[in-house]
Amino acid sequence: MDDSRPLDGLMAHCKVVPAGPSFESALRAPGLGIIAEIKRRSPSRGSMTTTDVVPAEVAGEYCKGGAAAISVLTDTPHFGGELGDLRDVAAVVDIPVLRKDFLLTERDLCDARINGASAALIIASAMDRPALERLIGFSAQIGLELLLEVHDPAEIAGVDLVGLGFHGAIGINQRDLVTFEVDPKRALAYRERLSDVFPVVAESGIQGPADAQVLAAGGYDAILVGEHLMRAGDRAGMVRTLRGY
Ligand SMILES: O=P(O)(O)OC[C@@H](O)[C@@H](O)c1c[nH]c2ccccc12
Repeated sequence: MDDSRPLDGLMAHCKVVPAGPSFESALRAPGLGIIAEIKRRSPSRGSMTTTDVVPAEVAGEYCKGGAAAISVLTDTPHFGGELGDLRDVAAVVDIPVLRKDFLLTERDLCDARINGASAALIIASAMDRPALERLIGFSAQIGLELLLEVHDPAEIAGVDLVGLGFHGAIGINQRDLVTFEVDPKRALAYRERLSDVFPVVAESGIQGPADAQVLAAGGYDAILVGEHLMRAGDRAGMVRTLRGY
């Protein structure tokens, strides 16, 4: 999309929007943090529900269950979400909200911040190293934290996160973004090669308390769960179950 909105105007807008609660701090709290995701459908798994999803309602259920943070898919073509979903959720919850999308530019990050996100997803393999470092530095400037997603820790080897002013968490995605295949052992296999400076998050394919237990014991601070929670009859209860594994 051609986006010619002046960046300085967007940055000025960011400055007047109060920052949300810290994503990084929420994930540092004792116990396994649950990042509960709101997603209508996905390219690999189709529709998650038979009824319409009202993001603010689902967010309320996740909060009731004690989620540490809420992830909102705002991508329309693949996931059926929109920026308005992020706004709706941020307006009704007092825990950090993550904007989940294929974000590539400074303007995308400003949109996340302006629409109520505490943090935004950045996928390391989606950009070259200079772009990645630039976006990390930029996020720090606008007071937006990041979930920095890798498929393999080598993708961020040598990136000076602290020096760039990074705040947020490192995520390992167990789902291959090209084949959509989930490798349920991936997070555990790579844990020791991930940072101990920032919270670490295991993402994708988590299907219940047994998975949560293994990931917590394997050194993860948090898990990001979409489909399993969206499909649960009692979403608050399922968040609670995952926390208590
Ligand atoms: O529904 P699952 O299997 O619990 O997975 C959630 C989450 O990991 C997935 O939505 C995701 C991980 N990384 C992404 C990048 C873009 C879009 C979506 C994603």
